Amino acid sequence: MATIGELGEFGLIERLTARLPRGARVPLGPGDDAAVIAAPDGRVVATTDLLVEGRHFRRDWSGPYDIGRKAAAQNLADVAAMGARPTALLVGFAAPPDTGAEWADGLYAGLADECEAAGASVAGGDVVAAPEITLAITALGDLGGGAPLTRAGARPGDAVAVRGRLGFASAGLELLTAGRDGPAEVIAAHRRPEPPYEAGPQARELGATALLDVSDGLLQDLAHIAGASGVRIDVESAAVPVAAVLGPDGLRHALTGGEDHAFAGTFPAAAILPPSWTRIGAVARGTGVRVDGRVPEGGGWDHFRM
Ligand SMILES: Nc1ncnc2c1ncn2[C@@H]1O[C@H](COP(=O)(O)OP(=O)(O)O)[C@@H](O)[C@H]1O
Ligand SMILES: Cc1ncc(C[n+]2csc(CCOP(=O)(O)OP(=O)(O)O)c2C)c(N)n1
Ligand SMILES: [Mg+2]
Ligand SMILES: [Mg+2]
Ligand SMILES: [Mg+2]
Repeated sequence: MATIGELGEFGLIERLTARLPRGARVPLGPGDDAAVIAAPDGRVVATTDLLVEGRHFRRDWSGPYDIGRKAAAQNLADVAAMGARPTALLVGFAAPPDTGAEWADGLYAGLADECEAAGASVAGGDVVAAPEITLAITALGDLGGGAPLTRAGARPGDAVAVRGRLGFASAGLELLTAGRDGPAEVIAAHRRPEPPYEAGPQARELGATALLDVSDGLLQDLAHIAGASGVRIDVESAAVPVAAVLGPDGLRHALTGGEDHAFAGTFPAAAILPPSWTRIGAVARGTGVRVDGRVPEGGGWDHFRM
């Protein structure tokens, strides 16, 4: 079995890109100095997230396919969180030369499948040798002529609602960290988030005033909406969906765990939300986030404070 070092830079690129499906939104994909992405809206949503081995994933916890799915999902969810539809990914891939070519194949199969789930494709990237695996991914998206859903539009009186899983990836990470066995569903959620991408454009149609994806923890991420909008967000803990499979610490996982890439937004109080959205609180005058009237103790991911 070949390593990527044996394939060489251009052999690796050829191998990885030959297997990528051709994207409908990408008239010119990998192979030239740059890709060309269709932008019918005239504006492009652009976002980038880095994933570093040991920080975002471990190769002894996750296989290459799931790491690819997760890396794509983390970026595609940010596009959806603007109320947009993802169109393309650009993938910076750094890896040690002794990485198996099949590992890289698995990674790219995961990237391609997650893109497909979101309506996007891999349009290009870069490969370099490095001591650890790092993925630097840029995702692009299309607003379809609508206004971007920012973090800054929440108004006092709005309802706060979420769509997607909360606390699953966090509960899974805790089990893996402790070396304990637990529900397969929860461990799988750490390895492979399943963001409901449709929630982005849907939230815009429902009249959302602000939206984001929950990457670092629900309360910490809601605080970004509160800060950007100049409002206070009041969360009612009893209304937060806590799956029984999360165990006795389910509420903590749901409030402070990240990486499920659920969507949290604010909507006019009178908005009629479909059952996929759960109301968990309301927007008020003031600052910060409160849970059941109290300032929460913290929790949530900070890369430089772990
Ligand atoms: N190194 C950087 N240079 C410029 N902008 C950055 C940098 N890091 C983060 N940002 C910007 O700060 C904002 C918040 O980043 P982040 O918390 O990572 O958002 P998210 O959780 O949605 O990925 C984003 O708009 C991002 O583009
Ligand atoms: C090995 C490992 N340790 C810890 C974590 C937990 N973790 C890493 S990054 C992160 C937060 C989300 O990632 P970030 O880079 O902050 O993405 P962004 O908020 O920019 O979307 C969490 C909860 C993990 N996924 N894997
Ligand atoms: Mg980010
Ligand atoms: Mg985000
Ligand atoms: Mg973060």
